[in-house]
Amino acid sequence: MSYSKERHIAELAVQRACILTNRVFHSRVKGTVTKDDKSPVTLADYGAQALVIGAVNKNFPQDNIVGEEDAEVLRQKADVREPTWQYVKETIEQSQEVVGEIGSINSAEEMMDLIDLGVHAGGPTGRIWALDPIDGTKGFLRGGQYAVCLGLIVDGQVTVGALACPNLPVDPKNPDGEKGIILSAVRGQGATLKPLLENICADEPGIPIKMNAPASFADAAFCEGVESGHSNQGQQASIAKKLGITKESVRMDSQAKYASVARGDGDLYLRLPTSMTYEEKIWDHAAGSLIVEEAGGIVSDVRGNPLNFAVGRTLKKNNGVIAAPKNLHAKVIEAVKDELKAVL
Ligand SMILES: Nc1ncnc2c1ncn2[C@@H]1O[C@H](COP(=O)(O)O)[C@@H](O)[C@H]1OP(=O)(O)O
Ligand SMILES: [Mg+2]
Repeated sequence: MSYSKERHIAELAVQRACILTNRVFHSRVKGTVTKDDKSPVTLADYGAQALVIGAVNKNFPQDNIVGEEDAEVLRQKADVREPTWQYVKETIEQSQEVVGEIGSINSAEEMMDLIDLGVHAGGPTGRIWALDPIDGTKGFLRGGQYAVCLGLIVDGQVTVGALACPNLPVDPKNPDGEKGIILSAVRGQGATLKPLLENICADEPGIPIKMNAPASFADAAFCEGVESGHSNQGQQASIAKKLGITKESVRMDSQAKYASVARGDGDLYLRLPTSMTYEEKIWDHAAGSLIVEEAGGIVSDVRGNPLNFAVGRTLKKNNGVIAAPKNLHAKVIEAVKDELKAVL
């Protein structure tokens, strides 16, 4: 199968969601709510989830969806539901040219029902879309990096991925220039990149991307998270030292790290667990990991095992994530195993 329709719809869906996230960012009303796990969620998370699931459900109504958010808060609180619905409505009005392909949403009730289609349990068989409507909500709120991430898992294997990163520069050599890129990939067909335009333009072909292949660690740079609670930065620094990496690491929130490594802004992405009991979520890695693999890299857990997307909503068979160029991956795993020997 070519999966060209899936890729096209995924690209359109994440692009439209970014119109909404951008509107919310530039408005006073972001409606930040703190979830039970203490992480923030905003109107933009809910609105983006509704828009993306609307697009997936219109085109592939038989498919299952694993989405990060649910509509419980919206059903209980009119002061969260109503502004979210306003943003969704305005975004659809602003993107009429794609309504024929990715659909409309006609009421707040329908919006909440779409959000709640993301409840699937995941698993080893069938077609399952994994959606993070805003990965890196903290980055989004601080005007830093965030991503709208959508992956299609087919019989346990990530097969299609689309990643919209509204705050990554189009030209990495000009970090203050135009911002916003969209990356996508189909397994076996490579990864591409194109600018994330204000007016949705999915017919524009993407440019194929390839990861850097630094000859040695002396030329390599790490990409890692901003939040010290999400990965063990002390151990990551110690691994850098062991490997002889001297370049300063680039820190950013969200799957923008996968995007950066895939297009060669950085070389390695290290996400060492802060706790061996934390289970990474499939929506935090599906799209990004495929894009790095299709750009020529290897993505694994800290033991060097492939990420297992077939066991539910989380990656419960894995700990941490390592993304590296093919020629360096084994050496990184060696250093990681040595650093983590007390817990592995
Ligand atoms: N203890 C943790 N270890 C790893 N990732 C975490 C942890 N707690 C939250 N996350 C997730 O990390 C992702 C952001 O990662 P990054 O630091 O790379 O930007 C978010 O999806 C966040 O989930 P959540 O959405 O529940 O906050
Ligand atoms: Mg996330």
